Amino acid sequence: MGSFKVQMEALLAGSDVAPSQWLEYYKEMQPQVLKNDHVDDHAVLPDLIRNSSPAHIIELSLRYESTTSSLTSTGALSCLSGAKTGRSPKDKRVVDSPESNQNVWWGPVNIKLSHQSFMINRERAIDYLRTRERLFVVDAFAGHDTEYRIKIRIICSRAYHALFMLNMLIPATGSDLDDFVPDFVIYNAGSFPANRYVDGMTSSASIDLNLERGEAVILGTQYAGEMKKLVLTLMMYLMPLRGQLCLHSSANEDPRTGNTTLFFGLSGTGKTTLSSDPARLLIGDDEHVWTDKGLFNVEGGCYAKCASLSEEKEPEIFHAVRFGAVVENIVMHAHTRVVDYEDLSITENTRCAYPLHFIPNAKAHAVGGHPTNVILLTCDATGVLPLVSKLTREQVIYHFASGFTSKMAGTEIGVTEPIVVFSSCYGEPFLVWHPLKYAEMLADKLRDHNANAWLLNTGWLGTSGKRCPLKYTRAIIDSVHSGELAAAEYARDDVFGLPFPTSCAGVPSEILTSSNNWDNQEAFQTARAKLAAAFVSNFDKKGFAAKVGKDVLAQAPRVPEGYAFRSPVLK
Ligand SMILES: Nc1ncnc2c1ncn2[C@@H]1O[C@H](COP(=O)(O)OP(=O)(O)O)[C@@H](O)[C@H]1O
Ligand SMILES: C=C(OP(=O)(O)O)C(=O)O
Ligand SMILES: [Mn+2]
Repeated sequence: MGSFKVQMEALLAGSDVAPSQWLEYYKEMQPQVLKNDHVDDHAVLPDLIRNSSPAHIIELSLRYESTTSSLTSTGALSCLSGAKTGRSPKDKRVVDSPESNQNVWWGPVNIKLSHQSFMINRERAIDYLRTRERLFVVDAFAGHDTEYRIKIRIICSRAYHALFMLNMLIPATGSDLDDFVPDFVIYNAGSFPANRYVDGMTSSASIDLNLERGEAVILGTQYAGEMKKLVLTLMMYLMPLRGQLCLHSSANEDPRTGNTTLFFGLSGTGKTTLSSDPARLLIGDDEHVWTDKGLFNVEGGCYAKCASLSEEKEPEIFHAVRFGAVVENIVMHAHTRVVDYEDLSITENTRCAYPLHFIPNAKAHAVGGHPTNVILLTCDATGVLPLVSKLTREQVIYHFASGFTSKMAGTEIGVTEPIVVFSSCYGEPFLVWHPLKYAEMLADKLRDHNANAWLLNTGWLGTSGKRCPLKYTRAIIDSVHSGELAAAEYARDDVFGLPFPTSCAGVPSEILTSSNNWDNQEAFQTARAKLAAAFVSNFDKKGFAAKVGKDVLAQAPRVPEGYAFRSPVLK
């Protein structure tokens, strides 16, 4: 079997053998056989720093990336990601190969890239990496369940990217590291731009996923979140192939009963914030797989938003910003090095990445049973939806497929204020298969395991211009977990058909009815009708209306007269 050294030497000497074929090749061949004439025999190859300690990586970052890295007052490594401070979904490409062609949901989320352009970008990235003095290699697992885990290698030039991925995945150690042959390799040459003249490039950033070869290339963006979301996208592809459901969700567990809760939600809706709960064990904050056995976290760490982070409101996350953690694009005081979480002058998407065990009450083995509750998080910027509603299984599928929320400023390049968005499965940018494949799998899971389901609105309270205070959202979640909320009295929103409780411990009753949060009732009716019409139009436009069963379609909001869209379903 090819050792680490043989694999890396062959790669840096210009081998284009795909990781998926390494085992076969390395059994017999020597590195020189795999070389091409593209690399000078006398070239000095970079030092390889593999799965090193935080202390070592931080030291190298401070020494060699001194213009973009420093230490905070609590010892966290603070780094700048350069021009790109959020994901670049428009620059993401998926290689059009015989395998992917059958399976991928092509369109704006998965834009096709030719094999040829991929190989050009791959070679460009490797050439850049090869000419560095030192390279960082992270060999790690994605997935806490050993039956389903995937071996991932990240090769990167920036120290901070290595520490980030060591925090975000489950680093291989001991004999796992000695025998490590990756299933998937990410070449992160984010400090070097893509060549805009390569066919298929539309900017100097490119994030290219090749499912067949088991490789991804990053050029022209150093935002660390691209790497973790590539892993999510990979799992979104691989897990359904094995009959398992991958979700953009967080999860936690009741320490007494072992009951678990899944929180689905697009970026900024509260997955990370709400899953860190002192009363519960954290399983994970972003990427989970719901298998035949229960839940497992794909990741080994969390990537929290830092905007307005405070000890008072989010103590667990606040204290996770310490030695070993990486903060990205934050601003701190020049002398005291105290982070100013209110300073969003670099980006609104300031972040911190830390290993799971930095959160008190995190589960070391991040797996759990089938969920007792699933909570669909939506951040409704229109102020229309009830703060919380209890969903039937058909309603879950309708809302999961719709994925209504608001895109928050910062997380994606170009988004500067909340925009109404329908992001299927609350994670459309990370889907590989058609959204309804995930929705159907979810419907089966809910049927088999009978979880309670909720739609929790963490967005704006009516026209107040403010998001629902975190303490109320947390009180609602506590009531879900205590069982009290299910036993409350319910009213029904007559446009959305959503049953919502009229009282909840720790929450002023009046705000549970969304019309109460509006001074002008006519404006409320209009806003609600518009949102209802947008739901119907989205379902239709994406072709879901024609594909889902009548029971699911019946959960669509009832668009009041005068707001109906030109929809074949409504006619
Ligand atoms: N009611 C609320 N519920 C959840 N988060 C809220 C709420 N109000 C404000 N926030 C803020 O919104 C952000 C939610 O982000 P995060 O939990 O990282 O979302 P995600 O993990 O889904 O991307 C945090 O910065 C949090 O402080
Ligand atoms: C890292 C991200 O995830 P989230 O905001 O869901 O935490 C992202 O969307 O770039
Ligand atoms: Mn998150």
